[in-house]
Amino acid sequence: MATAAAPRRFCRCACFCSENLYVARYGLHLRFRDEQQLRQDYGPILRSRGCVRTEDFQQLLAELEQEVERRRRLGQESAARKAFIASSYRPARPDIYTTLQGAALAPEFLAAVKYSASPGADLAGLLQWLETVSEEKRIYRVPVFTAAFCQALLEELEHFEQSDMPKGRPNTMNNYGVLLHELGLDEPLVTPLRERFLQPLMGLLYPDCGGAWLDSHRAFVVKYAPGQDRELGCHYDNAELTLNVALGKAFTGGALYFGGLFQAPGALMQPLEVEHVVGQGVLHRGGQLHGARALGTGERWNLVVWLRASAVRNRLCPMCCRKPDLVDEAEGFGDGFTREEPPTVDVCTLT
Ligand SMILES: O=C(O)CCC(=O)C(=O)O
Ligand SMILES: [Fe+2]
Repeated sequence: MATAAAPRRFCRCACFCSENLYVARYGLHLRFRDEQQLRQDYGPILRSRGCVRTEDFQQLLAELEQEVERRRRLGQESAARKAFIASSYRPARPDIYTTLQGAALAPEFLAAVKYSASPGADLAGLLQWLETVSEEKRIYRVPVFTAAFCQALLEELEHFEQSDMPKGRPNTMNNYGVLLHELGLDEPLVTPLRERFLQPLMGLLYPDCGGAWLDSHRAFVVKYAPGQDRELGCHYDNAELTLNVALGKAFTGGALYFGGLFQAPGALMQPLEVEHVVGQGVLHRGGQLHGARALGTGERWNLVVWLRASAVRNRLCPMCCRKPDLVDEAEGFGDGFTREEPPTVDVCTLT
């Protein structure tokens, strides 16, 4: 009798609970172990950014301790939210939850994917089908979804937002938005998008970043609106590659800006501004420093898919830049690490 293969186990790196803790009011990502280490590593820069009084420091300390605790519980709490939503939430647009079909995708995107999967396809040929935003930074743009699909997805996301369902934050920098796996959209939407459509494209665009070896993702929608989040601080993603699609609504401002790779000296000199175009996706390397300018008017909703290749990240965690210290995740994709021996991929180099 045939037995079903056990689902793959994914892991996080232990650094998730001690590194890259974002403190918006000081515009800093901090490493945190204890009070003494915090004072030692960041005392002067914190003072220069306004953390001057004893109360300021004590407040920061309490916030960091709370954030570490939140991160420790995150996997379990997210799984609980997902289960609750699956049993209690009634979608406004059930059509979004059926397996992704080509009809939801922009013809330009389908053509680029079709070319990428054809025999003899190469990078030069693929670039005929995409807009090159920056050759040097390897940033590209392509329409991804049809206008009708963007509209339907927005309707669903807004309906969820207005519901009384429990909601997780996309990350420490975005306080509004939705985690797609909690909503049950990984299986019908994001996994097929990654496996059937993005992988052939990314394999040609970024072979050195694991583009052909993508095996997990983290997908979320970020929302910017007056009185809510308006801008996004400079960061790099916990991903080998990122797709960022502007879903709508109507807005001004909010452009992306890109510096160099985060390991490079002077990485934020002369950033490149990239305007969002509704319906279109921007493709970039996760390690490329970037952020989003302040929203002017309107509301901006963007789908961000962090694409991960365990073959690359198992060797070096992009967040702590060390060999990952693996912690098993009970379910889901964790942070995309696995305990398997990775195949050989020539990994990203500084360019
Ligand atoms: O559009 C946004 O605000 C998110 C941008 C971002 O961080 C990304 O593309 O990775
Ligand atoms: Fe990002």
